[in-house]
Amino acid sequence: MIVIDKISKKYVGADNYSVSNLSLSIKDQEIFGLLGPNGAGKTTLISMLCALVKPTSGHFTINNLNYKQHKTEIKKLIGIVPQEYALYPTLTAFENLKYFGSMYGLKGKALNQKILSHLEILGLEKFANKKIDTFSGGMKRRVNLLASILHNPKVLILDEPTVGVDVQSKNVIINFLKELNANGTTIIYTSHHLNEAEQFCTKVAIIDHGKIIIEGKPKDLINQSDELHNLEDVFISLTGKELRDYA
Ligand SMILES: Nc1ncnc2c1ncn2[C@@H]1O[C@H](COP(=O)(O)OP(=O)(O)OP(=O)(O)O)[C@@H](O)[C@H]1O
Repeated sequence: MIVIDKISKKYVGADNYSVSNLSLSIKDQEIFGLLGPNGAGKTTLISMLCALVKPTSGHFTINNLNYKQHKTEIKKLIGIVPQEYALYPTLTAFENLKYFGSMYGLKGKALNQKILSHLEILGLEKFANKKIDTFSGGMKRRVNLLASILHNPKVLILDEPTVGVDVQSKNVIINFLKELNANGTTIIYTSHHLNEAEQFCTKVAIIDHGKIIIEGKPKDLINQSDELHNLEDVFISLTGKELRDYA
């Protein structure tokens, strides 16, 4: 279980808080969607959970481990799929995954076997020995995902894992995540695809201006009013229609 208690983040030099006094609990084996307009604070929140960004105040625990005292244990528990590809373009898919596996202390035949079987599940077995810089966006997203799950994390945190991919790649990614979840992995992911989140997530939180404005099961949020027909209606009713451009 993940328990976030009044966490805030104000970046150095920023005028405003990117995440403000936010509390949230995520149960084991949930598929939890963090939704919100551009600049709402989704990436900042998950970056704090991944220890990539230091909270200004507040704290959180993952499986009862406090993030301040148990950084190393928490790092072993979680897998991180960043929005930007974390892959080496001049190495092959197999070489990249060998490298990421070795960072978690995995090696030898067991690692090779695991990489090959996962590449097969994600439809990439034919491309194992091709360099990443020859891959399409959807193929890179799938390898990026594999790089973060070789150590069997209990909690997988993904920042927009299906952004910029075609429908076919998206289906393969979502089905793979569902399979991981069915085998015990808690999934936390950010997305702008509200249709996808409505189908995929067991629970969602809509974030705006660094705060949670609503959370619950997608169906329960939609059933609050006869005027709401889907998660996009819920989202627009709470966050409005104005553009959220920032620079
Ligand atoms: N490194 C940083 N330094 C200063 N401000 C930042 C930094 N990273 C993010 N911000 C600001 O924090 C706010 C929240 O940004 P964040 O990236 O967390 O939002 P988001 O919900 O993930 O947005 P998007 O959907 O566009 O990815 C924005 O106002 C952004 O400009």
